[in-house]
Amino acid sequence: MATENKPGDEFDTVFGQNYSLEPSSHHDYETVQARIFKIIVIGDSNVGKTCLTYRFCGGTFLKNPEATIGVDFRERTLELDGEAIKLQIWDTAGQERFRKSMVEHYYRSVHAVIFVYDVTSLSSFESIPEWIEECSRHCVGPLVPRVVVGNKCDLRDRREVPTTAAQCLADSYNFPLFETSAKEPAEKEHVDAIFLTLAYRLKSHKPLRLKQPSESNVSYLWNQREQEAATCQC
Ligand SMILES: Nc1nc2c(ncn2[C@@H]2O[C@H](COP(=O)(O)OP(=O)(O)OP(=O)(O)O)[C@@H](O)[C@H]2O)c(=O)[nH]1
Ligand SMILES: [Mg+2]
Repeated sequence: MATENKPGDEFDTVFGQNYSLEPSSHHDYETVQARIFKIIVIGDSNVGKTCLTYRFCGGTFLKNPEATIGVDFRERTLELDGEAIKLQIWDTAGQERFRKSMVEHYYRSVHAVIFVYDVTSLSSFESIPEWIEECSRHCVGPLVPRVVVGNKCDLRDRREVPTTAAQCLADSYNFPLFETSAKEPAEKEHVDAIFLTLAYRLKSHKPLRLKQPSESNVSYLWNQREQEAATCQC
């Protein structure tokens, strides 16, 4: 896979995963106390799920991605209002043959879901209700934040899905809609905004600090009842 990343960029690839070095300037990374949230990215094959997640975690557009097999993991640690929040992004496969054995794993203990379609592919948009239905079938609770994302907005002449239709669909589920492009550099902050919106929503679920181990990897644990309400019960 060719990428725009160069040696010395702030993201290293370790075993195929991207690790953000943030927050780096004023924290010892080893001792950062981060709550971890699992976000899954779902949608038809070729809509740009891998490119969107790579843009968010790696900062660049991933050239020549291959179809995802099973799932790729990426993560990025953010500092929101002084708190370290680690987003663990599950970039799932759109092709049925590459995903069927993994579906149960995708939805288990998920904290947020991103449904992606391609604005130049009406069929990928028409699949969104099926993806939402699959998510519901896996008992993802009503408190789990979900957003709909129309990708590839840079291909203006090839658009097949009008914003009005997409907004109508998103409104019918009461999910926020984002239209963006993983490719267009000017959209980088807009891509970040999608994940930040979810991160702030998740952060607002207040954790209960159950214990503070003596060693450095202090963990924040969810209030058990909140976690049960906010994640899959299967
Ligand atoms: N023009 C344009 N092309 C994009 C954009 N995002 C992704 N692509 C292209 O769309 C194709 C598919 O991108 P992927 O990110 O691999 O799609 P995917 O949804 O992960 O596909 P699966 O892994 O098979 O589910 C690639 O050729 C990308 O270069 C975008 O915002 N604009
Ligand atoms: Mg992919």
